[in-house]
Amino acid sequence: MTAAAPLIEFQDVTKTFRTGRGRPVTALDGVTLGIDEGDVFAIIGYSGAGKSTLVRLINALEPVTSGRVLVDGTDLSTLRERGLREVRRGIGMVFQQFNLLRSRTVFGNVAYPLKIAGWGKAAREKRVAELLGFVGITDKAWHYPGQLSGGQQQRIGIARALATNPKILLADESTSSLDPETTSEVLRLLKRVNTELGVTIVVITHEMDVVREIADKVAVLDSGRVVEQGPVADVFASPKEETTRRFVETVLRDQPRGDDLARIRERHRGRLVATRVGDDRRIGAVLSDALGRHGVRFELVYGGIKELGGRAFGGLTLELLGEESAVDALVAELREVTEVEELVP
Ligand SMILES: Nc1ncnc2c1ncn2[C@@H]1O[C@H](COP(=O)(O)OP(=O)(O)OP(=O)(O)O)[C@@H](O)[C@H]1O
Repeated sequence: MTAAAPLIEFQDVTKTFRTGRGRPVTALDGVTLGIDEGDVFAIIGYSGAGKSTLVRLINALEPVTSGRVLVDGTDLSTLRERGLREVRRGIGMVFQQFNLLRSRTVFGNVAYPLKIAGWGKAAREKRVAELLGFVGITDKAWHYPGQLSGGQQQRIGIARALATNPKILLADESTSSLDPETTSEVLRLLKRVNTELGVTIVVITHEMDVVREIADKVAVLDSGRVVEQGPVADVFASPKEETTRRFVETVLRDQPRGDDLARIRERHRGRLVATRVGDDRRIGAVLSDALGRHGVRFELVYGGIKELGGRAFGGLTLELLGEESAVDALVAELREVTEVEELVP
């Protein structure tokens, strides 16, 4: 039996922009990736990495320069305008700035795509009521966007994007203008869109916390190239590329650096070791067993453990106090079960 083809597939895609007299800009460079039906797939990268370009290729707003983009098995470059419109109808978009019509009510905003698609009045009213119920803002149906909070406006944006039952939802920096608490609320809603409605979601973000909270799989874009991709838990457990490491570190914040490290040094004069806590948590067993045996005491000075996809990730920095040789022996034992970095002053 062969595995089902991905719902969205990039095959060695390059996108180059030619602007006036300047040199051409390569926004995407040999991108190959597959997004399966039912995935919450995050594309992460710094500003200018090519994330928005990738989105514009999926919903066929731009043609590729070379390579192929397939949506539901169809090579988009083979389609004419009519076929492209058809593909776009199956894709909902959620935007950073919500893009709501200020002069229409919540109801009017959500009903708008249905009107364009030719739905009758009664069918529209039924569908809008359903959608507002799903996103939890039924009581705001006759308000205008300007009267609502950012989180509420984004719920409307999501309801509107779902109106015509798309198979795919593209969320481009959909939480970047929201505070952390509202971000979590909107992410939980997107997760429900995925699990309860079965919609495949592509999340574009520069925030690793967003990836951690919602995504199953992630691709890391750097200067138009995919430098890493896979299940989120795998990428967190062993990031291979420097860009990925920097992203992962923003979430875990598990090792003291810079000023933090200097302050810790002032208070803790013993040897400091930063250890990585893996899913097996073997480090705990070694510590409780070996500390007594080697006559070494320890203090926890920094770190934390986070849960991701049912697995534990994090790091603990310990101050080890005891005879030099005993501390050496303990560090050697720790190195057998996990990564250990000695933080030398
Ligand atoms: N229409 C265009 N014409 C010329 N250059 C473009 C165009 N669109 C994007 N680019 C360039 O392509 C590169 C990738 O841009 P893109 O907007 O896809 O990145 P991004 O990761 O979405 O960044 P941001 O998060 O800042 O939006 C950048 O160098 C950008 O200047």
